[in-house]
Amino acid sequence: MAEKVLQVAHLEKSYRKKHVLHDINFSVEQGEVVTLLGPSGSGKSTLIRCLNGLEPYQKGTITFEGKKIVPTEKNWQKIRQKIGMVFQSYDLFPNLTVMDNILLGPTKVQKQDRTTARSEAETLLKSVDLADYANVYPRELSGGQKQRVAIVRALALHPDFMLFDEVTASLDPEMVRGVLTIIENLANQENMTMIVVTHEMNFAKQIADRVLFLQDGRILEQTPSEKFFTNPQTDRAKVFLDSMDF
Ligand SMILES: Nc1ncnc2c1ncn2[C@@H]1O[C@H](COP(=O)(O)OP(=O)(O)OP(=O)(O)O)[C@@H](O)[C@H]1O
Repeated sequence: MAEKVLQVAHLEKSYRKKHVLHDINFSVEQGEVVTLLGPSGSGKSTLIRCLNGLEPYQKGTITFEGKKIVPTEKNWQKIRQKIGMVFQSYDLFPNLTVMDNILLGPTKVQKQDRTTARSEAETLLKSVDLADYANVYPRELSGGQKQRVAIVRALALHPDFMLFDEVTASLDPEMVRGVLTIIENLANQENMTMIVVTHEMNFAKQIADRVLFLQDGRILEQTPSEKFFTNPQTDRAKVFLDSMDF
């Protein structure tokens, strides 16, 4: 059986009195691509943020590579470096060049050798068609280019696992394909383990091994991708898919 990289058991999350995630249970295997789908407000971003320690949770456990992760504990920062995350907003530092944005984490946080890190960053930039952009500032980039830099910045930390939260949601339509292709290549060529939140249904269908369908903070379905898109098990998922343009 494939190794389980991430295991989530009985996770409960509230924002003050608002209970947002209810008894979330799932695991992700090495090399698996899981897409998290569900209507707006169903809790997708909250779940992703809990996995990356950006949100505290009240009950349950998250185990990553065999270690329980508790954001308040000291070992968390080290574990977290193994989990790369890219958001809808690119969050690049405006006063740093593309290269310095990428090198900040590897050199300052991980103490990687600067020359090696730079050479790796150049290779990564080339792989996303941005070889000539190392010395420009984020304001000189299009949205799609910024998002590709954000992906490179996450990869430069050598993650074992990637979380993508609606990374194309704020891009112009012609920029979307380039970013999705990079994620597809990561999955197919690098065999990266990942969880992807997306509203791009064709992309989800193409990339996902498995779909987790969330509704009102509960996982209604955990279904292999081909089955989910052709024969969803719940009426709610059928309605959701019918409302999507794909
Ligand atoms: N910081 C917060 N404080 C209070 N409530 C929040 C907060 N963030 C999210 N929520 C609530 O939690 C629920 C889940 O929100 P979340 O953003 O996780 O959903 P989502 O599925 O990612 O939605 P979308 O697809 O629109 O991004 C919603 O009811 C939302 O209003």
